[in-house]
Amino acid sequence: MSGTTLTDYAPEVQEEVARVRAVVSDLHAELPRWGLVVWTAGNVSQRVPNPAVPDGSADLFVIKPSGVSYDALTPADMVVCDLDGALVDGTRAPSSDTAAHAYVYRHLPEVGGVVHTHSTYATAWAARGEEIPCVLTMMADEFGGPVPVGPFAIIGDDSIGRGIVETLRGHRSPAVLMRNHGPFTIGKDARAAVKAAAMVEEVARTVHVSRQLGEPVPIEQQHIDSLYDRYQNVYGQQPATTEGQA
Ligand SMILES: O=C(CO)[C@@H](O)[C@H](O)COP(=O)(O)O
Repeated sequence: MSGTTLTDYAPEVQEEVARVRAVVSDLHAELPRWGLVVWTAGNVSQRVPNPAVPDGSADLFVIKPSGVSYDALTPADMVVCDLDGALVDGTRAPSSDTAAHAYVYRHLPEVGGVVHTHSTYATAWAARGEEIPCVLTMMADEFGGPVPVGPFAIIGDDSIGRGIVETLRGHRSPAVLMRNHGPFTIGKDARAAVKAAAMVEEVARTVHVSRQLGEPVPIEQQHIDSLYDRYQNVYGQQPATTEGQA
């Protein structure tokens, strides 16, 4: 416990925590829906900004409790932590990856959501410690290049978070394959990070299948750059018409 409780935060932060609890709870249902997890082996979190401290150091985040079936998760089960990973609100033990999520939020202020899964194909690449080469337009779109590999890291302390940050800082990819472990993804919010988790599994599977047929053909850097630019800035519904956007 951090020593502070949610009632120490401004009413607007408490209201946002209530909203984000529902968002994070609902997004956990997307992990089995997209075939990204077995049993309880994955977690989603989202940052809750604290406008009273503009440098972000007093932000909170909402994450799932450890080892609870996705079917049973409710907004009330979600756990609220500060950016040191200390419990601020919740009745259950937080996810075992809480320290990793906290480290990412502490060191990458632009990140609003973090996801971890053990999805099969992405984890198979992580087990080999091999980056996924950029051989699909879909990869150029979402990842802007190859999906990188992060270092081997022990579970439960800052090590995973350090590996994620040192690999993804300044990188276009919102996904890192932590060696011998699995994918961690980041995004502007939890929904974007869940999308990246689904996309990294899809491209890991497709490039693996392609490898069974021969050597996949790389995409030239200039084409990667222009595909990435189009997908990030033009694809889909632009801000004035975002309703229904996936
Ligand atoms: O990688 C690990 C632990 O090996 C975790 O990602 C678990 O697979 C999910 O843990 P909880 O979020 O349920 O604690």
